[in-house]
Amino acid sequence: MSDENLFELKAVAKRFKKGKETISIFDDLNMTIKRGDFLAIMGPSGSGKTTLLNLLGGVDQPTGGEISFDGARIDGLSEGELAKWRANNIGFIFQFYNLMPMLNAAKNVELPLLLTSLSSKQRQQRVDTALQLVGLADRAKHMPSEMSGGQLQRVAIARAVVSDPKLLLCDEPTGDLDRQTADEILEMLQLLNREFGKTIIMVTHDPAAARYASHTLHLDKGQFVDKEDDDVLQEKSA
Ligand SMILES: Nc1ncnc2c1ncn2[C@@H]1O[C@H](COP(=O)(O)OP(=O)(O)OP(=O)(O)O)[C@@H](O)[C@H]1O
Repeated sequence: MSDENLFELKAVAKRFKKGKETISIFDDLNMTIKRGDFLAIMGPSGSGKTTLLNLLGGVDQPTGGEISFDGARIDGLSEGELAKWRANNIGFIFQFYNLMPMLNAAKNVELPLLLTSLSSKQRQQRVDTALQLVGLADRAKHMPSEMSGGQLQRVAIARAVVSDPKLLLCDEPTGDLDRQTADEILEMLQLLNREFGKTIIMVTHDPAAARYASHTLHLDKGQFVDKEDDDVLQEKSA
């Protein structure tokens, strides 16, 4: 595997069993994702975008094929190994923020650090830095119910970067926001990509959001398809 590739997917298959029926989402998916990339993934509803993000994030396992991250296979890791791998390498950002409603902003951001061996003081420093980065240092004690959608997403971004992961996986990160707030969030993601070297993979329905990425891949029925004007890096399956 080339050093510049963060992810390599070879002949990945994903099938779900529903009663006697087997639903095949991916049959033979091949792709590479370069280190430092900001990749948007678009495609119609049901095309497999979230399923792909779950496979990349080690939330779900492929039925067949290989997924390598940073040169090491992650398919076939046990649940415990995968949880550890996720905690060390991935920050997740969701459409509806997924914050804990009974914890203030700082406590939400601290959550991923509770799985580490950092001391309380070290955790506090990391949380302060992450909240500063997203411009919410003055809202540390605010509860989620006291914040706007844009602020909630910024807290979620602080939580995603607080453990300094290589990769950010974003599922419709601006789907719940107005255009101006969406643009602010996308500019923040771009900054994390360009200035902090985070590799970002973002699923979106919004072509305006995809324009913030370095390039876009289009999924359709479990396959990458060519669209004009795209800087396409996929290795299409036969
Ligand atoms: N756990 C599951 N069991 C059975 N089928 C599933 C499961 N998860 C996803 N699917 C099916 O896989 C297909 C792809 O789903 P996925 O959520 O990845 O699509 P998507 O492109 O993200 O769609 P959307 O844009 O609507 O979120 C859908 O047909 C869905 O019903």
